[in-house]
Amino acid sequence: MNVLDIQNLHVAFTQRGRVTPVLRGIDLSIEPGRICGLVGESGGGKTMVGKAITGILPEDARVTAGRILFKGQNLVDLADKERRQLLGRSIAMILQQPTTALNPVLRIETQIVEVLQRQMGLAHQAARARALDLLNTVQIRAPERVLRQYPHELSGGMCQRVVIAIAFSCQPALIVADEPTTALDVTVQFEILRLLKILQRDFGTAVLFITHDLGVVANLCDRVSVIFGGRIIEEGQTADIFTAPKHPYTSALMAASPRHDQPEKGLHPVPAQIVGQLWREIEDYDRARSS
Ligand SMILES: Nc1ncnc2c1ncn2[C@@H]1O[C@H](COP(=O)(O)OP(=O)(O)OP(=O)(O)O)[C@@H](O)[C@H]1O
Repeated sequence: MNVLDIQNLHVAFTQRGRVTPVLRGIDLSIEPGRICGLVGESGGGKTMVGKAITGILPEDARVTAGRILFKGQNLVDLADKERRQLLGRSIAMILQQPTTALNPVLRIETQIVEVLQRQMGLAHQAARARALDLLNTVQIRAPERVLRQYPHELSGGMCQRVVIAIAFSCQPALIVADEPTTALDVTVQFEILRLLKILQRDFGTAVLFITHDLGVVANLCDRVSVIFGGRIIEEGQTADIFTAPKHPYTSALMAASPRHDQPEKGLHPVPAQIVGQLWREIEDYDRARSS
């Protein structure tokens, strides 16, 4: 069974009585232990997919149709209490800004130990020992010292390692990682991605990796879904999509991405005709749904 099966997911904002669709019939599946990339330009709806899965949509946004099946259980129908139990324990999230994921006024020790006590039912001593193990696992040197520190005393990369330690602490079946390295220096980005890959393989965790960076997708993901205007434009094995993209938007997105290995190739923005054609199709789709 797939860990995640998103079926025909629609999400819309309602603001001053006006309904604006942002996700339009998303289908997306992830098998156990696989990494699926969700890639696209800014505003395509990547973050909304992650927020819909983890139940943290903005107040004025809601799921208007479709299902989000986590191991067969529809998350859309879950009561808040059940959802909270599932989150953290079975589904974890890693966000772009590690500093916002951590509580600035609590020591790292308190933050990790609390999660382990609440989610895993560990006693304080056992939770502290496990926290040390976890910091070792995410390759933090001097973990005893880090446990005593506050987030502002750590670098961005160190904070993201702590967030990753917390995300993996309950051995979740699924991690939603939304641009987890975008806010970090390039060298740190590489180390964090390497770490994520090692941990997800060792823990057998499925990952939905949200990014605008096709280079990262090529290195990390088993499958990839390309999103535009809240619709999945193309989906497939990463190698197939990179060698033989079927949709002109996917080809254009690749041409628009910086190639670190071939800088001489230069950048070619996604042509306006392709974007215009996609928006016309989306308008037709919205009209057909509302009639
Ligand atoms: N709070 C909000 N109120 C109204 N519209 C919103 C809100 N947040 C996001 N949107 C709209 O939802 C759409 C999808 O946004 P989303 O953040 O999911 O895109 P994204 O692909 O993650 O882009 P980025 O890479 O810039 O984060 C966009 O059109 C955006 O303007």
